[in-house]
Amino acid sequence: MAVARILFVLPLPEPFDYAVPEGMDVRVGSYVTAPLGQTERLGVVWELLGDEAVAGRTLKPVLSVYDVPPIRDAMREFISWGAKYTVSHPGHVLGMTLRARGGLSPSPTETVFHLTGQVPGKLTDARRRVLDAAEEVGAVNAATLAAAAGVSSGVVKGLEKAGALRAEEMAADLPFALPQPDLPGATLTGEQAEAAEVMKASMRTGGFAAFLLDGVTGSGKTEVYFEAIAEALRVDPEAQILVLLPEIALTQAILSRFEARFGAAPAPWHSGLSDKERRRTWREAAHGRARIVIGARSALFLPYANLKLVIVDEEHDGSYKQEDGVTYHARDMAVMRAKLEGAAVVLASATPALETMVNAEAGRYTRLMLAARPGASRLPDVELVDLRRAPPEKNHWLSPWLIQALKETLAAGEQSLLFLNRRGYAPLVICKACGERLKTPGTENWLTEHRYSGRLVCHVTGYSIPKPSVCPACGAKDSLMGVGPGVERVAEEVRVLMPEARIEIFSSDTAMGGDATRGIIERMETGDIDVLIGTQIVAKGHNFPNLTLVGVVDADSGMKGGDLRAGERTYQLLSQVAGRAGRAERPGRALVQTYAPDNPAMLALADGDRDGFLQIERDVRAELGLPPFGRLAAMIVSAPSAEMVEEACREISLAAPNGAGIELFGPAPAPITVLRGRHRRRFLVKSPRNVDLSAYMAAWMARLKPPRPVRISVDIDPYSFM
Ligand SMILES: Nc1ncnc2c1ncn2[C@@H]1O[C@H](COP(=O)(O)OP(=O)(O)OP(=O)(O)O)[C@@H](O)[C@H]1O
Ligand SMILES: [Zn+2]
Repeated sequence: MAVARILFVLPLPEPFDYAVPEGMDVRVGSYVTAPLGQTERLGVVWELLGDEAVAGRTLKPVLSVYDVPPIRDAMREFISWGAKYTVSHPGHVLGMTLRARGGLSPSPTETVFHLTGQVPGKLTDARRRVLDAAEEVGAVNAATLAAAAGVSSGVVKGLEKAGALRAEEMAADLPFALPQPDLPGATLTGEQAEAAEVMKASMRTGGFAAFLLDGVTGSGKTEVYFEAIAEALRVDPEAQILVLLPEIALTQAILSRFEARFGAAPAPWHSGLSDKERRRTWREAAHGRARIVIGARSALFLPYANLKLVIVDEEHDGSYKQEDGVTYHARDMAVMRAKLEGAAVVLASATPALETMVNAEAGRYTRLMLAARPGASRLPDVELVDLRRAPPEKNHWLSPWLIQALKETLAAGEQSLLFLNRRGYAPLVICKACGERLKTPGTENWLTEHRYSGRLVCHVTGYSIPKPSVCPACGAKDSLMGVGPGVERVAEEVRVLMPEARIEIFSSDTAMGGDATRGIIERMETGDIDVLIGTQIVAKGHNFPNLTLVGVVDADSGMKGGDLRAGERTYQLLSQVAGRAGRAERPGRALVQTYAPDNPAMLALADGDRDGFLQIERDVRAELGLPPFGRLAAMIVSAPSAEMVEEACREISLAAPNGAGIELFGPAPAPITVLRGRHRRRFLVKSPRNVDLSAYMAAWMARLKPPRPVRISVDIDPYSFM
């Protein structure tokens, strides 16, 4: 009788041993259930030992095995490595790969209805509508068909009795259509073809390879990696390809582009999926039947059966960093996963992260360059608007130069985009009578005024109240005043300046849900919007041919807060936004409003000198020993009260191990000092590159026995800090 070491989806330090009953087909990597305590738990066989391992022990038996291909060795290694690297329990990381348990079982079936072609004797209006709907939507279940026809499901049943519809049992989750690599793609330009050829050659050779696809905005990076995907499928028709995108860029537009190129919609994976869609993608990926999966960062943890290529689009994007629970950076993890799977990985960006550039320069990634936009399209001219010299009027936010440009663009019948990364009307509300700044109770977070909904909202915690009519501090009436601009306020300003313009706001408040978003994108495409005012949701992935002016309302807003990547991130975001302009025949321009026109990030934007800017950033970080030239880790401590968290921090400080080259800072208040009622502090640890900082943090954690309400978590290579 063999022994299975089972890793459970629980925060346990190691696997447990179980007996494999005779005749049960259990392999390394099998998904199984086994008894743990009083319950039956899901786990994965991490190791199989021979009969001798039983050696007189009484072991509980494995209860059942799922009919899903076992997790591959590469994936098990990935989980183990990921747990070590992020200083988490392997069971916790395993749990991240099992976010759709319904996918472990075959698809449930449902009854669907087909037209028989027979016309029922009695053809009421309701019946006719159902038959018309069935013609249009095809074979679906009774509820869906009835909803499509706007009748009760009784009508559908009646038509079945009358012989006009025929019932059939079918899988509820259908497989994904197979992509066809040989449909025609774009005719590539010389430099595009060259870049594509290097990646295609690598697909033919097979094995691990890493590429940086470094191309200016609109240079055709997507078209180029399409060719790498097509080649992967030609070489191995069962190859699986993972395309990672920042969640915000996962729009219908990009899905449609995949569908147009490969004749089949890719399998999606993101936070907006229903349970049914989620289990379908999980199951099809695990069985190797979903060939192209396009998803947000967590798609990296799907159990692919035959992964050959991973694309990380917009690889510099900050949203690849997962900040909750197991903190990881999906770009770095994607490279590791590809290495373990023997697959190729392509990091694509117009503004690669400094880390990635350094890796490319060190020869760890092959750099492929796209310097130009294809055809007549060229990069927009970027001009800085020095707000010290051309300030807006009091309580206004647009400088005369930008207003002039907006009016010219409107007169030319072209579109403008105003970018301001602040939702709502005003980011701060103060009382004119007593000076009170309205905050979320128990925190230092300001409340943002939203006129659209009439509420004050905390963008950190989600706390929200209707806007009060009296000041909560002094009781003065009508004394509350919004300070500073949000997109709603800028829209108000533009409406007054250009009453004839058609203006819309594009932010997560106005475009919740796919329909509203699609509506705005369509109206931009059809020219029904003259001025679009948006948050970072507009920055990525959109192609609006008639958009020729981009105005950045407050280029300095992202520079505050002492974050080591603030300059880099500002540069990336603003060049991304500017890159929305002039994507078709008409040339575009971008006006960037700033009070700091001498800041290196602003100068580089104006000169289009990305590499010069990165060089400056690089020198600063090398000098200070910051990533990627040194390592950072954070330890975040939280507790229900400030006293308790401070007491815990004293103990934690004392327990910190000594290590060569290790520098310890803190405890300091975490960037979000109070979150969901918990007070937070953080330690920051810095080490030289050659130190295994994960191991150091794990050793430190192992010495800590905090009292129950205190929580401690580790963030390797943190991205947000004071
Ligand atoms: N060789 C080509 N022939 C015709 N059209 C092309 C070609 N290359 C790119 N395009 C078109 O140019 C536009 C920009 O291309 P694409 O979206 O691939 O660029 P990108 O570099 O991925 O852009 P971004 O930096 O905004 O992500 C798209 O509409 C695309 O279809
Ligand atoms: Zn007051």
